[in-house]
Amino acid sequence: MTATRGLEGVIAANSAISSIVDDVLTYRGYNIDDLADNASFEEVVYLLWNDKLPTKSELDDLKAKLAENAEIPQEIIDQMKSYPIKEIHPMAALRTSISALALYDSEADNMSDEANYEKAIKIQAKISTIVAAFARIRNGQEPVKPKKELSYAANFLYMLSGKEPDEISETAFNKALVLHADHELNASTFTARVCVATLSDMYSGITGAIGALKGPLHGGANEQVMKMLSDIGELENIRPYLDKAFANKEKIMGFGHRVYRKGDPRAKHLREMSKQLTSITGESKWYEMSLQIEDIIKNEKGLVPNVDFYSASTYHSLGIEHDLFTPIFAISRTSGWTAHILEQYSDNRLIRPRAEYTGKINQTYVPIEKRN
Ligand SMILES: CC(=O)SCCNC(=O)CCNC(=O)[C@H](O)C(C)(C)COP(=O)(O)OP(=O)(O)OC[C@H]1O[C@@H](n2cnc3c(N)ncnc32)[C@H](O)[C@@H]1OP(=O)(O)O
Ligand SMILES: O=C([O-])CC(=O)C(=O)O
Repeated sequence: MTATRGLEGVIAANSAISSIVDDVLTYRGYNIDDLADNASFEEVVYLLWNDKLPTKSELDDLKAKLAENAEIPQEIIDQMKSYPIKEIHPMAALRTSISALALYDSEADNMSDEANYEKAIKIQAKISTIVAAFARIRNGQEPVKPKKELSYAANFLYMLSGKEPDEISETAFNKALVLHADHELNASTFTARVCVATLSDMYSGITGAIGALKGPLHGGANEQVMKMLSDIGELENIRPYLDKAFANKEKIMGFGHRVYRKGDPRAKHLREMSKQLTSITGESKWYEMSLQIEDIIKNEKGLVPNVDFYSASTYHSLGIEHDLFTPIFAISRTSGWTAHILEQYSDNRLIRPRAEYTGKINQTYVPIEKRN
């Protein structure tokens, strides 16, 4: 047996949820371009969970259930207030709060199909409320209760700022949620599947997935992209900044991908949104800088942007604090994580690969007083 570093190219599961073939991404057979241009996030959630687009009444029913379940227990809010709020990253807070949510769900360990589907609804409904509540509490504001009549996208922006978003912001945010919803066997989804394949509960799987998404090689890259843009500051600083990064062999956040070669099909939608939104806010420089960076990295390193690159300037233009970018990714990806968890449960086998042992052999125990 030989190990493949990072499991590159290894097929580790059968899945009928999303596919990446020749740089084309589909959810349940629907091209991401089609969904990004036409679908609401709620429709995509339904699609991922049910393997079909909803009828009008099925969609209304899902929207009603998401709205009914959007409030979070007061205990979760009180607990957040007790976190060392100024020092912690919102992804750490989210990881803890999602785990804590299980304590207030009497069905957390009910493993029936119905109970697990209901849990997917509950977690999807509550995760955006948790992220928004944390963001407000750390800024000394009271959480805003969800509004039932708003779309999922509009409701999150409303809970964050206390103001209902304009149509352009709602449409852009909805599209961002659609684009991030699922992505085959990425690191966080794999984490979720490994966790629940022990027949552990859905909250454990999502908690683990949030931990995996947090890292800068995965979902954490979007926040790092905005840090890079802010550090560069102006167009004329791009060249010296990148020269230094190249000389130090630093990774440029938001570029490269394990699976895509020619390009990430989600990036063009986010590029377009970044262009539109930065021009509305009068801060086109973030888009112009991103374009120039893309050009240089492509020509000199042969790398193209992934989903995280243009989502940074897109979210910035929506007035979202930079360390909330990855929690927003988690909000969207919860739809994919839960779909994969349901799929894993439906045909479960423990995931337990082997390691090739590379350590010492034939060691003899030495009593402690004789060791040096
Ligand atoms: C939602 C998502 O998770 S999308 C990915 C988000 N992550 C990032 O944007 C972080 C930056 N990108 C990366 O670190 C990588 O491209 C990853 C993690 C996405 C993919 O990693 P892997 O498939 O393991 O590729 P690996 O890191 O081995 O890179 C292959 C080569 O390309 C180089 N490379 C890859 N990405 C980058 C980058 N962003 N900047 C500079 N060089 C890079 C590596 O240094 C390596 O070069 P070498 O062969 O000379 O050592
Ligand atoms: O698939 C991956 O490795 C990372 C990614 O783009 C995602 O999770 O959206």
